[in-house]
Amino acid sequence: MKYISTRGQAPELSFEEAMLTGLARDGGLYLPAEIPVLSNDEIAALAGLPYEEIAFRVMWPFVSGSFAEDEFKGIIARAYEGFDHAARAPLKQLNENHFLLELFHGPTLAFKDFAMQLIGQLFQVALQRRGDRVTIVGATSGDTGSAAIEAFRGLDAVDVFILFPHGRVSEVQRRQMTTPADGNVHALAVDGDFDDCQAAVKDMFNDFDFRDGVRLAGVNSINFARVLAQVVYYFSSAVSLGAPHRKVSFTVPTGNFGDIFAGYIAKRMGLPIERLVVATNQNDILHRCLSGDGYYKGETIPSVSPSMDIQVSSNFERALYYAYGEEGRAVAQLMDELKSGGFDVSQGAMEALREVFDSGRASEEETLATIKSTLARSAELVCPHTAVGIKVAEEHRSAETPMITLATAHPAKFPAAVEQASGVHPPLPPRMSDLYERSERVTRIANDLGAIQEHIKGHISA
Ligand SMILES: Cc1ncc(COP(=O)(O)O)c(C=O)c1O
Ligand SMILES: N[C@@H](CCOP(=O)(O)O)C(=O)O
Repeated sequence: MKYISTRGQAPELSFEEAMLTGLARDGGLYLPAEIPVLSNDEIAALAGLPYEEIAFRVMWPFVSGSFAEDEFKGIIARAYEGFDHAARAPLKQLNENHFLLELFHGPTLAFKDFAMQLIGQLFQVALQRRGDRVTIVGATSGDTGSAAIEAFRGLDAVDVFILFPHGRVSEVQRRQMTTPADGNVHALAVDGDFDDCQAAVKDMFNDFDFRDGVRLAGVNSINFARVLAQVVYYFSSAVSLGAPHRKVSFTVPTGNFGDIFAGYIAKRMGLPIERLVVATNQNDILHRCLSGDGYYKGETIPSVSPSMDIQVSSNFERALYYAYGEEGRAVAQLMDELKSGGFDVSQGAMEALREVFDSGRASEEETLATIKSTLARSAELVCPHTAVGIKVAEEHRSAETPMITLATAHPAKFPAAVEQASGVHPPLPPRMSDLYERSERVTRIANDLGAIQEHIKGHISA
């Protein structure tokens, strides 16, 4: 399997090369040159299998030239052995045809662990084989950073620098990033918002002297391996509700468009997904765009679902690539226009997007009210991001097709918002109960590319 850039001007790479490369050298995002398709029989055969076996069968066609079969099975086994739930991604029924897919039973209590635990293992095997080392720089609105630090801490071949927006992540998220004592992980609190952090990461990839000098690698959803790992739970949940003999729909709380794009890949692989519903908070660029208003940046407003406080959704570029008929030049042109504020989506591309995606938005009041009503009606305490999803899903679900909403984080990561909405304080799992006593290590830094690059150069181990 070869990997190509959304902007059409970068070298084609193998899975392993694309994974270690991060952003393509033309500024685009890597995608498989062809999306493998599973037959109905192959999908039906997934029902009842352990999560790890489903993961192997779904991901193998994407990675097969880069890893041996047994090696990849071992990687998957190690990635998910630390999860707190035997099913890894259990499904709970909320009401007659609305289900919650719980994705927060990993080490850092958010869906990011599914991909990050896997790519931690993949990087380790690939770097050891090559005798190489890398510097990972990541941007986070809270969950990617904590999952990355957990997955890579203590590894000799990797230094990790995580940029997060100062004052705009929850205290639990911040402490998950600032309390690990391992010398190879570094939390940087940037005076800016998530979009500033993400822009800085992409600028570092586009600065080839810096990129090559520090051997830069990325673990944001820039990295296709992140998206791939997230495709698996669309399959595991859909087959448990009767796919491929029965269609399902998904609602996905969305910020950087990585998780829902994984659903798009699952659909292209043959999973009978009827609708993919984008659920945004008040930072609603994706909902505005899918409603026909063009893709125009607004100001990022802090919300009770801070992980989704994003205005430039990195992976939307991948969806646009397909909507524009796999035409890299068209995508490059749109991304140029984005630099000066935004762009209108062509009629043909809008039709292609609307064939697959619906969208909705939840205000702050609606998010808090949904936390409260979900507890009252279904006895489930949900995080604010999940609440955004539930609210939008209820507006889009039909009587005929089961709706699965992705529960993307544990409520205990956002105790203030959850308590404000429900009056209930969600406790951390016992293994994290001393999180508030651990000492923190963090560098506050200006939103200045040069200053961030200097800091990184001064702190890498080799
Ligand atoms: C808890 C939570 N929910 C939802 C999202 C949105 O996911 P994505 O950025 O893949 O759209 C994020 C951040 O990515 C998150 O951390
Ligand atoms: N919500 C994310 C933002 C980064 O998204 P990614 O999927 O591209 O890593 C976070 O929690 O950091």
